[in-house]
Amino acid sequence: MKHISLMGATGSIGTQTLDIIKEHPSEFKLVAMSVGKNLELTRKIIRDLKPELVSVSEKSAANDLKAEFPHISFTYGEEGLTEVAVYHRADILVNAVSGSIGLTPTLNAIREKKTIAIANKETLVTAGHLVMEEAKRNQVSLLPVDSEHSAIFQALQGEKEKNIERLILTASGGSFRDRTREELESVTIEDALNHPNWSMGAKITIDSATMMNKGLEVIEAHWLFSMAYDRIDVLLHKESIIHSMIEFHDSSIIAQLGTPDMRVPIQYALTYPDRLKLPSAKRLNLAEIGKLHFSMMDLDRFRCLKFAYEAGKAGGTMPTVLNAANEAAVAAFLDGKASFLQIEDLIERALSNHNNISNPGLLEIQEVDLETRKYVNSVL
Ligand SMILES: NC(=O)C1=CN([C@@H]2O[C@H](COP(=O)(O)OP(=O)(O)OC[C@H]3O[C@@H](n4cnc5c(N)ncnc54)[C@H](OP(=O)(O)O)[C@@H]3O)[C@@H](O)[C@H]2O)C=CC1
Ligand SMILES: CC(=O)[C@@H](O)[C@H](O)COP(=O)(O)O
Ligand SMILES: [Mn+2]
Repeated sequence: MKHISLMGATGSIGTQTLDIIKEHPSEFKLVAMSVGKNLELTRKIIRDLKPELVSVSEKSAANDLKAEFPHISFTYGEEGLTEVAVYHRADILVNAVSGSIGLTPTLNAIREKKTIAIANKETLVTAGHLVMEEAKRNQVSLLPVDSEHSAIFQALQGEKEKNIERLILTASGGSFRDRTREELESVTIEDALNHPNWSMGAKITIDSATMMNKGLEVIEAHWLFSMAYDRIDVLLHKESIIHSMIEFHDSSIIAQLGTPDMRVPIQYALTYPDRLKLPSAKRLNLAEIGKLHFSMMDLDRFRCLKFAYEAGKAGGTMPTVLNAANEAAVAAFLDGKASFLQIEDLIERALSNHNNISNPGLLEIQEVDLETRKYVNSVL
């Protein structure tokens, strides 16, 4: 029986993690979870799975819930996230919160030697060097949940990292893959939220439409697999059936395939190095699909991907700025305060406004993150 603490339990990855826990009650037990503001779903999860510790965003919500569920411990705010991350009865932390708010709890969980199943890519983008150093120092495993990184991790089993020629991340192209840049001038929030293959949270769905999601994933792959940026390629593959590939020195390519279903990589991270059945997953029928499509990525069409390669290669605090500017710009778009194309303009301005700091510590990262958000909001 593995005991799980889950950050972001009410979100897309969070609820699918709960599905896996419910599907295998003799394998997994939810002991702690964090949520944000969705209290209705929180109440339902508490009734279904009876976690011992729950963190919510607001103090008043924690007090209300305590009155309803007196046998459960409640906490709140950013400290609450860390309390969930380091909960003493948990073996594995599933980090499925959205945004760089996941960084401090992740570092604390690593120090407490928790195995981390990481979906929260912003944490690795904003401070990948700190997370990887801390994981190495504490001999803690970071198990990828993001579908592309899980695919690479699965394809790597039994192989040696030294034999990798390059990583090939696949990209669906997102909601606007068939539109010209001119057509992007008038797109709406609803259009952008309509991802062709995946049902995900709002922020990552917008990232997928701007191609920033793939940019964040390139940086995530750099850290998870210690791979130089010029050996990480992105390939447009609109069906999202091949989740990513590794090309080895001898020219052989190993890919991982499956229907687009995040429960598969989530479950793999929870069962690694073993596997369990997942009867509710739709099996891949390639004969039914018939054809798969691939094309080169156009970095002028998808400027956010170019910014991410540049920020990743520059290192220091540039990826922190990239991530924070993107979080602020996407929030403004979802709030109706910025247009779709303004997202990339705001990120470009924040990057060129920043004086890079090399090898930043946690305090410098946090300061740059905050300053960048303020800068984007002041430009808006
Ligand atoms: N969805 C997917 O298929 C994939 C997601 N990912 C990554 O996984 C992470 C989660 O994505 P996804 O599940 O889609 O996101 P969602 O927006 O669906 O869920 C986010 C979760 O985090 C909580 N949350 C948000 N902000 C805060 C905050 N300030 N304090 C505390 N809790 C907060 C939300 O709580 P509440 O709703 O209660 O307010 C919710 O539980 C992201 O980093 C994303 O990039 C990676 C691959 C695939
Ligand atoms: C499911 C998942 O891992 C997402 O990150 C997905 O990759 C989004 O798809 P695209 O960014 O390729 O559109
Ligand atoms: Mn992904």
